[in-house]
Amino acid sequence: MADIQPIAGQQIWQWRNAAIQAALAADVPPGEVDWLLKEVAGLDSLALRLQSFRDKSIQLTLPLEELEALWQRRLHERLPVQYITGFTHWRQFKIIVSPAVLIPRPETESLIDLAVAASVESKNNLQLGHWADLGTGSGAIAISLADAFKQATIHAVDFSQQALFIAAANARNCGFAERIHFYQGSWWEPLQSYKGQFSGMVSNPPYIPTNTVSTLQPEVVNHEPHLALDGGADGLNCIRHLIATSLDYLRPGGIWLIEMMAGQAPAVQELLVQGGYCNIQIHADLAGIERFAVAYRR
Ligand SMILES: C[S@@+](CC[C@H](N)C(=O)[O-])C[C@H]1O[C@@H](n2cnc3c(N)ncnc32)[C@H](O)[C@@H]1O
Repeated sequence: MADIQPIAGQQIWQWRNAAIQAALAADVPPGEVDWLLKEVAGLDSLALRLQSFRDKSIQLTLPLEELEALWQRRLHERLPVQYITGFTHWRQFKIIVSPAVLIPRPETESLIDLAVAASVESKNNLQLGHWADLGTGSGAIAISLADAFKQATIHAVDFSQQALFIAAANARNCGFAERIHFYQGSWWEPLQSYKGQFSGMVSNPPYIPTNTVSTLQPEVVNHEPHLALDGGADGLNCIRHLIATSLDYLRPGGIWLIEMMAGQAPAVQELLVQGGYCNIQIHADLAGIERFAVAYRR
């Protein structure tokens, strides 16, 4: 950034107008232009709304030509804007993302509130001890668990080593490097020495049926890792595995909590009943769609 010269706000204003027109023509949300300018030009919502930056000199984090090239990729390759800036905002954290990790979604934020509510409800001191984030991706869930459960140790697992590099960087940036341990491997497999000790497990596993993956928006199917999306023929492979294996790892009364796809709740509930879990609850997202399942080890 040191050798990038500040440029006239008027130039940014012209770029912004053209980018908004191009977004409208390409059916990309025009608000993403301002999202991008907040990140690369340090402008806030008010300055963008009042266009007060036009008379100022603006320091960009990258040359304007590079910004334009990235915006063209957004329009024509449908590259998600979060992969352009390299960040997303999730709960109160600024999270690094790259195409090695799923961009954490706003609806997934509810998992943390549900984990906190379940731990309070159980009255078993579940805020303490060991918590697992299985399929951590960017590490967003692990970081938020570390923040919510200040005396717990968080164990975050992913099959993707590239995802774990990003998750570890996020843990460092957010100040939780000491409290989160990262492991490469499949689901519980790297955590065998902690059997029976987990106060809780949180996971947002891949749950899209294989045949549906190719029908998702190009931003998702062409850029986000398929390892993060594909849940097998009916979308439930990973959830079935987590139901079958987690009782060995949870302590008595321990919490099992996942996100799932719309329409999967009845099947997940039935699998949990058959699996021997108790106090099974299905929770809706903010749009009223059943997207989360909570259960407990007896
Ligand atoms: C839907 S993404 C969720 C990422 C992140 N937790 C979030 O909510 O944004 C699912 C994650 O599970 C990981 N994953 C897929 N198969 C796995 C396995 N067998 N063991 C561990 N992680 C796996 C993927 O790499 C991906 O990071």
